[in-house]
Amino acid sequence: MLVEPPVKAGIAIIGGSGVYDLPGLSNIREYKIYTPYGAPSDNIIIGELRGKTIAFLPRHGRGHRIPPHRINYRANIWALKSIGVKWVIAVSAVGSLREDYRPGDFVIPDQFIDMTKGVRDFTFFEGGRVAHVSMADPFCECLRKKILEAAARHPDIRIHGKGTYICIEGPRFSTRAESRVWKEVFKADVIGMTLVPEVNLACEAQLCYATIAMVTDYDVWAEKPVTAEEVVKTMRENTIKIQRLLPDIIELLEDEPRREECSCCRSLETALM
Ligand SMILES: CSC[C@H]1O[C@H](OP(=O)(O)O)[C@H](O)[C@@H]1O
Ligand SMILES: Nc1ncnc2[nH]cnc12
Repeated sequence: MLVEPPVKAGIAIIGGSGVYDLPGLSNIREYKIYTPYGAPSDNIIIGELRGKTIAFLPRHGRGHRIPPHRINYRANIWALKSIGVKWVIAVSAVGSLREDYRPGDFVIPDQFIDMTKGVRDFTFFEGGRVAHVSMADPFCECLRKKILEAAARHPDIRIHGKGTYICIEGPRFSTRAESRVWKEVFKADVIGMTLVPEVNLACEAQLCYATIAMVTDYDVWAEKPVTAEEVVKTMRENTIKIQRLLPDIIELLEDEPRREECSCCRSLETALM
């Protein structure tokens, strides 16, 4: 017998480093969700914002307890899907691999490069049913546009509408030699440790997913190599900005993505063997 989930929310925010709650939420409830993959990073917070029901999940858990390679990405995405989420806005702290993407800027990536080491659980399709989802355009174009539209209301937020996010395994930062490869050979624009497999799994779950990458540092290609301390300092300022931007994005989102404009909800139609 299938048991209906206790709540429904159409939009989810996955908070990254520095983003452990969502101020402005009203009627807040907290749910522990059980998944076939184990426990999500934390309880899911549900509340109302700008007339919509929102789910909030901190990727590293409250208090930043879980490192990037130990996050249960499958449980997180499964939990959000199970409560009816259609839109996922993922927030991440990233390093910049180019001069003009400065600390404090936001980037809405349109591509990624996966340099994780293959130890993360990156698919829901482990056998029995086999799926090869297309990752040609890995982010939801409709959601990316809505984020940029909302950001236009905030002239003080410098935002770049494109970028390639290279995802490393972590938890260590890159060496200078690696950083040179990511920047000069791979031509990636920003670097982080959590996009993969979150984005893959969101695609398999047929969710509309986009990332707001908030630049905290110049990685290690510039003069002064990144430290966690530097990241945390810039992250505090970025967190204030993202908390102003998110409500405006939420306001622009419809209850469901339009089928004629967005194909994320049909990602499995051409993927299943
Ligand atoms: C504290 S810097 C490294 C850490 O921050 C980013 O996490 P998130 O994407 O969840 O904001 C980065 O990917 C690393 O996990
Ligand atoms: N330089 C960097 N490398 C990897 N992940 C990061 N997150 C924030 N800054 C980063």
